[in-house]
Amino acid sequence: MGTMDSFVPPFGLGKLAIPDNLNINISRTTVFFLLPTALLLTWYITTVTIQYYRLRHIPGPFLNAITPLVLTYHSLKGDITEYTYEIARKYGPLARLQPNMVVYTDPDTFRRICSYKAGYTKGLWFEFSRWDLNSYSCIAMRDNPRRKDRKNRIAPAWASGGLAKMETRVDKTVHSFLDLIERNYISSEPKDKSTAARPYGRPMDFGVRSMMFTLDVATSVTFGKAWGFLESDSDVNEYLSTSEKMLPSFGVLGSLPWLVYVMHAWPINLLMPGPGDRVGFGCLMKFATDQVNKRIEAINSKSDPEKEAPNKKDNVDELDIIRSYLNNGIPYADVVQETITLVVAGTETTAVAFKFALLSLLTTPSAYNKLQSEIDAYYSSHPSASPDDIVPYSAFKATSSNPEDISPASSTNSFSYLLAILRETLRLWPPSAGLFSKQVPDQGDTIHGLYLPPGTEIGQCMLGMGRHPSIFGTDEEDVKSFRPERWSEAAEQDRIDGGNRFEKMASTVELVFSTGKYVCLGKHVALMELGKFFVEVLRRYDISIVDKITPIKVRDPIVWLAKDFNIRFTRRDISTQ
Ligand code: HEM
Repeated sequence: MGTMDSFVPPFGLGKLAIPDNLNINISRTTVFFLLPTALLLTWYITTVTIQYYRLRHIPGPFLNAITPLVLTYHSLKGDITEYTYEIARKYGPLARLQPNMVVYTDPDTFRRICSYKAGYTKGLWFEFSRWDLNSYSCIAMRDNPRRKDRKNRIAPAWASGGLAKMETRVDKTVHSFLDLIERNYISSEPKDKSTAARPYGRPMDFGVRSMMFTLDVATSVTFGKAWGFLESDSDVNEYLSTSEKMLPSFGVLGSLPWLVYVMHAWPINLLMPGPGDRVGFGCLMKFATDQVNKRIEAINSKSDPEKEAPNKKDNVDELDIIRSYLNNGIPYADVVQETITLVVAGTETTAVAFKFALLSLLTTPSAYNKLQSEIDAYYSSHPSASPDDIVPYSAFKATSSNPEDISPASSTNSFSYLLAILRETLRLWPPSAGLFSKQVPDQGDTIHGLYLPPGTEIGQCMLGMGRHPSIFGTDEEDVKSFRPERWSEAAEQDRIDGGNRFEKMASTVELVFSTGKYVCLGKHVALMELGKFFVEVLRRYDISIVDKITPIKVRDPIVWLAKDFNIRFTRRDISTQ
């Protein structure tokens, strides 16, 4: 039994008298720690209880309703997309994923949330796409009127004129990839043994090379000049290796978005990437800043090519996205953010589609052969095409009158099977599988009969949308398989009974690029890259998997990262095409 003296508590609370007769055997130090801990615990329990009660009517696991850490755990474990899908399937159509987050899988809810009319704003989830808390890119803007204004300012660069310039850059990157195969990765008899790849027949890790491809496209589309990953066949500025290390932390931020403010606060912000870094993401920041500065200097100087030759349309290096953004009144610091966002938004996403499309083809020989026949038939019917030509986007692009419609099959499209493969890939492995949460507006909302109070975060489960048996197939097993034929079957069925299955399937898959006020600006660039790549690579080469037992290693902290996807290329005879 001991007595305690009075002691001075922290925070200037004055002298706290502890009565001599209080029969507690604790030290002063313990009290110092116990008091704040008890206060913190009380605050935490109250908050959790309030949050729990706010959405207690939404079905979901109890643990998810009281802590956001379940999602953090699955992000670190690397199975976050599958986990979210399981929750949505088990507890849906609207399930509780976190204390203040619900998730849904139906396309109609998706469309409504993304419409201007519904009044939803972007959720906290998007905070992690801010590299600098003092400036904004459109994707990170959460205030509706401001982001509408910004989108109107950035959209012109992506209209048809801009897209045509981007196509020349995509073509150049496809050529760089073909050169890379010939230089380093060809397994057939070398054309010229003196310059043949060394070591001869080396496999290519397509997990890494697909990222290099999309990075070269994104940097050349954004800055007018590729960083040259494919040309050097190396990890320029160690961008890939540092991004790979950073991605798991993005996963954690996706589940605990408020951590972004902690990360940007001193002294933790000193650990964040910055333009002074010699490697990684900081290099992209520096490059983006330099490129924007260069355009501003050009605008201010007499040698501004646009002032001297305003009609010189083919000057693709100068009349570019950055110029357009500056001309449209976007502030300097925000233009820098927009360009960084373009590189980030356009690379990992498109690379996911590349990897899973190729994996699906290599593990489905019937689809692989059918696609190659379609490509050969196209070139046989275009005898004037030279072996160096790259298929134009117009050969496989949307033919519908709706400009938002990415690629409906039509009887005149020579590449309907290619489109079926791309759709099937995006359906099964949506590259935008993250939650991309939005916030319920001030008046609240009711979804599937369940009331959502204002401020509730609502996340999308793209995996669930792409695997809806009622939209895509007969049963759960069928919708899980990669079966490009389902698209021609649906079109045929519609022709017989006048239904609209095909349209419903196509418009659901299209949602991987979002819709309404959030629609992806780069979707045509992404489709261009994918279509051109598969046509031109499979036209010239046969591809095989090296490791037949484990063809690919996938981890999913927030987006599917795949590596050790080793493939071999052997040359095809295209002289007879
Ligand atoms: C298969 C590849 C791609 C997919 C699945 C995809 C998906 C998406 C999605 C879902 C969004 C909307 C996010 C939201 O606000 O809810 C988005 C936005 C955006 N994407 Fe893509 N994207 C792809 C490729 C690209 C490419 C290649 C570029 C550019 C080169 C790009 C640039 C952008 C930009 C700038 C935005 C922001 C638009 C805005 O803020 O309103 N994306 N993308």
